[in-house]
Formats: sequence, C-alpha cells, structure tokens
Amino acid sequence: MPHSPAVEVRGLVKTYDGRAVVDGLDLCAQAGRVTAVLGPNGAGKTTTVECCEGLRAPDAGTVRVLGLDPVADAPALRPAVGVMLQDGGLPTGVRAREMLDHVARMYARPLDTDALAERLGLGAFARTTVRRLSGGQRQRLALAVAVVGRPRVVFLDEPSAGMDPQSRLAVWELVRELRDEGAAVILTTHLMEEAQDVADHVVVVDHGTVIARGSVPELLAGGADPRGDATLVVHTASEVDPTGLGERLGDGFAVERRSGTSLVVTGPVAPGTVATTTAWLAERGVLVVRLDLGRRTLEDVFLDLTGRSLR
Ligand SMILES: Nc1ncnc2c1ncn2[C@@H]1O[C@H](COP(=O)(O)OP(=O)(O)OP(=O)(O)O)[C@@H](O)[C@H]1O
Repeated sequence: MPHSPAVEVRGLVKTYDGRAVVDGLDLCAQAGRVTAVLGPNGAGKTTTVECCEGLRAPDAGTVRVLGLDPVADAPALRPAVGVMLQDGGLPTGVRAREMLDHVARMYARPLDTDALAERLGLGAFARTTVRRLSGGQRQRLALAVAVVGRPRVVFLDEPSAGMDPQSRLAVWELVRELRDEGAAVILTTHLMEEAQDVADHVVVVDHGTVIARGSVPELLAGGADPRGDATLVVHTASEVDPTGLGERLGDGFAVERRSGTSLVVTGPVAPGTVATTTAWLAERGVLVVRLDLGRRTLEDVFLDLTGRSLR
C-alpha cells in the first residue's frame, strides 16, 4: 500500500524584498529513504528546509511533515523531528556532553548517549563549551543532538561540511542507519560524493525551483546530456586542436578542449573509441601521455544542469 510522504512540499514560495528565492517548489521525502537536496549557492535549499522545519512561514504553497503543518503544529511535531542547522544552532556557553544529555532528557525514548557520543567521537571534547569547539566538532555535536530523540524525520543542512574524512564516514554510516530504521532523512549538501553515496533520491534545486529529481542512477542515465554515458580524457604532450576528431568518432560523441594539452571525449565510449582517438592524434604527430576513462559522475550531471557560472 502506498504511504503518504513523510515530507510533502507543494508549490512553495518564499519571497524576500520582492524576490522569490523559493518559487513554486515541489518536493516529497519518503520514510526509510535518504533524500538529498542539491543546488548552487543561494538556490533556495536552506530556505526550503527551514520552511519544513517550521522556522520560516511560506508565502504561498503548502508544507506537510508527517501530515502536519510545521508552523501551526510545531509542538506536536517536535518529538518526531530532528534538525541540524547549517550553523549548528547550539547555545554556545554549554559543555558539549551536557548539551547532548540535556536534549536526550526531553525525549521519551532517546538513544543511548554514551554510545552516540562514542560513535561520533564526542568523548575527547565532552567538557568543552560549544563556543570553543572546532567547526567539525560542533557539527558532530549538532548531528548527535538532531538524532538523539530517534526522530521519524531528520533534516540535516550540510551535515558533513567542514568535517574531516573520518567524521564524514561516521556521519554517512549514521545516516544510513537512521534510514534503515525507517526515518525519512532530508539532507542538503554540496558534496556530490556524499549524495552519490548515501542518497536514495536526489532533488536538484536552482533559482528556487526543482530542475531535476530521481535516484542517482536515473540522474546519471538522463541528465541534460543523455549521450554522455562515459568520458575519455586524453592528455597530450603538445597542444592539439580537436577540430575533426568528433566527426571521425561519429554520431553520439562530443569532443571538447579542456586545456591546450587535454581533450575530453564524451559519448558511448568503447574500445574502438580509444583506438580511433589515439590513431587520429598519431596522424597529427601528437603524443598521448595519459588517458583517463571515467563514467559520468553526479558532479558532471549537476554541472550540466546548473551551468558553470558562479552564483
Ligand atoms: N532572511 C533573508 N532575507 C533576505 N534574503 C534572504 C534571507 N534568507 C535567505 N535569503 C536569500 O535567499 C536566497 C536563498 O538562500 P538559501 O540560504 O535558501 O540558499 P541555499 O541554496 O541554501 O544556499 P547555500 O548553498 O549557499 O547554503 C539567497 O539569495 C539568500 O541571500
């Protein structure tokens, strides 16, 4: 039987100074799944998530979390929703461990705080005040605080930003576990690797609206450039003008000069593609110094969808 989504956003609009920073956005997040919200700086991700958390009121559209209105029904939702804000959002004068224990006491069935502190490596700075924690330590504490109440819905705004690789792995493991236990996890991130690794469903937001959605394999198969299922990057010893190589490779291929001495061939790369490319270069007296074959990544899809200009 189909379940109603844990989080359902329909036609969300949020306007600042006459400018719609979220502009008719639709989003669904299901229980037992990780939904990653991606998008360039200023795309409207945090604003959307904060509307879901009840921290901002929509100007138009509807937001439902577990079927309730996050602003009007905030007290009813509080025990069921975990929130990790982008800046941590924790009081700065409290010691790390006291903070976690204090939050745990607000819930009926909290996680074991000793075990949670251990797995997020909070022990070493348990007695340090939040103000004195490093950025990554503060993030880890904010994550622990967000999940200690066993929430059914968890919002994580850039959870692993500023974290070292060890902490990141611990965060991803925890996120997967929350998902496996049935929570709906909604995370925003700029780390494509993070989305690729942990997300069951990806939503790409730009200019306040959703421009693509699907599982990672679906996005990799589609994207803005469906022909590009693999890339061949060719590094050469001397400058090369790629004009004519695309024609030689045939339909479905695109050739682009990345720098004077490297070319990117995108398309249905097969063994013959490599042979044709190196033969074509040899005919021009150009020596190949390195070949890299890679499949399209989520980052390629993201850049195709949102472009390369800075926001
Ligand atoms: N309170 C506010 N007043 C005015 N403008 C705001 C306010 N809050 C957000 N904005 C603007 O709304 C836009 C979207 O911001 P938002 O924080 O939602 O983006 P984001 O996608 O989370 O970006 P980032 O990846 O940089 O965190 C930005 O242009 C931001 O300047």
